[in-house]
Amino acid sequence: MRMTRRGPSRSGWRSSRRRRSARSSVMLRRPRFVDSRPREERFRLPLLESFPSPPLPSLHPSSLPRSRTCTHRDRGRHHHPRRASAAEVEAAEEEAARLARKEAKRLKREQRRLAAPVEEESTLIPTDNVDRPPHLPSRSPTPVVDIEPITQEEPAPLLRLPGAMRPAAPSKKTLSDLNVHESVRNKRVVDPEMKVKIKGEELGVSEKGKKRLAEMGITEAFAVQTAVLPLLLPPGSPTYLYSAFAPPQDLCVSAPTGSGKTLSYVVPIVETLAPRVVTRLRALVLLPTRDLVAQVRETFEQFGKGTGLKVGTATGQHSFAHEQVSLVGDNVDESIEGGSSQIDILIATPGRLMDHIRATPGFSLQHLRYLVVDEADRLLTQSFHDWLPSILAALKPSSATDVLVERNGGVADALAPEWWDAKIGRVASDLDVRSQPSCQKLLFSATLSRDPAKIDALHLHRPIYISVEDALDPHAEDEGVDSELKFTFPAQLKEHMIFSPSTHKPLYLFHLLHTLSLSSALCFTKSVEAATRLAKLVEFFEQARADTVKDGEEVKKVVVKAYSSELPSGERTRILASFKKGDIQMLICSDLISRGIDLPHVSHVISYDIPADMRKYVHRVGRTARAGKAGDAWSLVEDQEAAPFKAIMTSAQHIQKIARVRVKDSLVEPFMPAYQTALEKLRAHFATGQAKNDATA
Ligand SMILES: Nc1ncnc2c1ncn2[C@@H]1O[C@H](COP(=O)(O)OP(=O)(O)OP(=O)(O)O)[C@@H](O)[C@H]1O
Repeated sequence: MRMTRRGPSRSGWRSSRRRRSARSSVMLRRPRFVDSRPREERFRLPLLESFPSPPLPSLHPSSLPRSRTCTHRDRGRHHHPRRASAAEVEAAEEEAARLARKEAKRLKREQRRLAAPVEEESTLIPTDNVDRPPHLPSRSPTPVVDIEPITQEEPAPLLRLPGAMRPAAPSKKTLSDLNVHESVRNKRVVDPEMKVKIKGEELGVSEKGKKRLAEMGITEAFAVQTAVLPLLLPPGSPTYLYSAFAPPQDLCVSAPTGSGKTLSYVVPIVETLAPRVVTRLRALVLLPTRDLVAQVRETFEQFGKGTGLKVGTATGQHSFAHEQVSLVGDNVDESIEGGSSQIDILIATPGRLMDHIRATPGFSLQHLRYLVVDEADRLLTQSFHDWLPSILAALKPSSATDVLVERNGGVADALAPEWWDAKIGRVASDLDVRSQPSCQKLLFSATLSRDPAKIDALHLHRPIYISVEDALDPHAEDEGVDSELKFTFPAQLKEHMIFSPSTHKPLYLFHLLHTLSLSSALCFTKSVEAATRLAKLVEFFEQARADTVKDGEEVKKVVVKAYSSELPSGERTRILASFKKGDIQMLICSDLISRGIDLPHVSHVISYDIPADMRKYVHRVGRTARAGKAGDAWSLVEDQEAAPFKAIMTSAQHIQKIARVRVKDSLVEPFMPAYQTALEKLRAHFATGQAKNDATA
């Protein structure tokens, strides 16, 4: 068969040929085939696209031999299908027929498969050959299956697997709880209104103890006492001085200011130690300030009257030698095992206690039955030469504390079982059971830390956390409340705030002094210096006011005094005594006495400068509304203090509890002339150095 090349047009073909002859002699030399078939047959192209799948090999020009396709130029210019040769057409027709046969066979096979009965169905659905209950309709013996093209068959639905789910975000409370000690999470909440009559048996107080409480005017136990006393004095069972093989659980107690925390540890300590025979140091109470040490000592002496228990203090108020003698006597007998002690109960500030641990021969903590940390949150934030690890080590000696042990005549005493196996005073045997410390740790505060790190540092033994708080308080368990702290306030406390331009602040103070008829108030400033200055201003103001009053009119001056750590201790005692007697109506002070000090008759607390944080606010306002009495707290908030004050109160969710009071200008205007005079006097006072003379006098 002879084949000729045909192009798309004669003229195009010719010109193309001319150009190609010049370029490629190789192609021209190839043998030429001449197709002898009629023209219409020669030009008939197979309808390749009409065959079913699978598709034939691609006829893209690039996949065909060059000599049988159009020229490059034609291919680039005209997108027409190429013409196949007769041999190609034949081969393609054969291939197409073969594929069509194959496809037909496949379809038949598929039809047969679909026509066959479904095996699973036959096993599950009873056929007519099986006994069927009469109520069931009979089934056709051979299921009729319509043959559908395979492409139309719906695929069986796949099992739905659970999709990936985003876990629910933990609540704010859960998150904040993560940062809270476990004992705090499982705290025992005590209703502040809870009261129990002392004369009952449920508190575990002895008859003698009840009598002493009655003499002190106490007939009912306050909420914190109802919770703590039965734990430390289990009713009906004796209390042991030492119980090394059944160590007592430690306590963390959080209760509002003035709620009676002191008696809740004083009563059990005195009750437990009273039957002791030998004097040993068995209770140590740590407090942050001398004033508090003196106050707690007073409570111990009042309740311990007649028990013979000896109470001592170590605060640095007396000389070190004097304190040493009061603790261990003046003739320390080194042969006494476990050190010697003149006292049963020691109340101390941590710094001074550390001095005695280091430098007082015969002074030892190995017999301690109680370690009380009062105002615990404040003490735990103070380092005081690492007082906490040193004291904990002195309770239970280890190799790390050998130095301390030796210096303090650290000979193990049979009364201090936890020391037995730490010392080499005897040969250990298989019968020796390692003992646990029987020293019980008791932590108290109005703002007790919930921080796990701080609590862990105390190495508490299965601590119980008691919180006196109003369970119905809508904010008690609010989400988002600071995780570390939760503040509870005395129920009878009323809080107010006055926003004021800085120039008017003293006027608002005078207004409160006179319109509220303050008789027993504490006024807090940001520093000792500010307290001294303000006290002087009020003094001058009162004088100027009295001077302007007409003859014959009786004028009662408000007596105000500054009370600060800079005053000599004798002077402070005198001022406090006058204040208690009512000779001084207002004490102006820094935050020195904002903690713990018990001045039961304080009716008003004024924050002249805003407190630095919420803890300070809690302790300031807690100087009033004590022991169930009513009390008022006022905050004078200067313009520039407004934002930080609101931020502190809002973050503790307390702002809504403080009533905002607006004072009309007309109410303070009458104080203006006396205020002007007082300011001038104050300037002169500081200019002439009179202030210095006052300070040194
Ligand atoms: N059961 C009671 N009945 C009557 N008065 C009590 C009772 N318990 C304690 N008080 C009195 O309540 C006052 C406050 O007690 P206390 O100083 O122990 O409070 P506090 O909780 O330690 O306060 P703060 O946190 O401010 O130190 C004291 O004057 C105390 O005598």
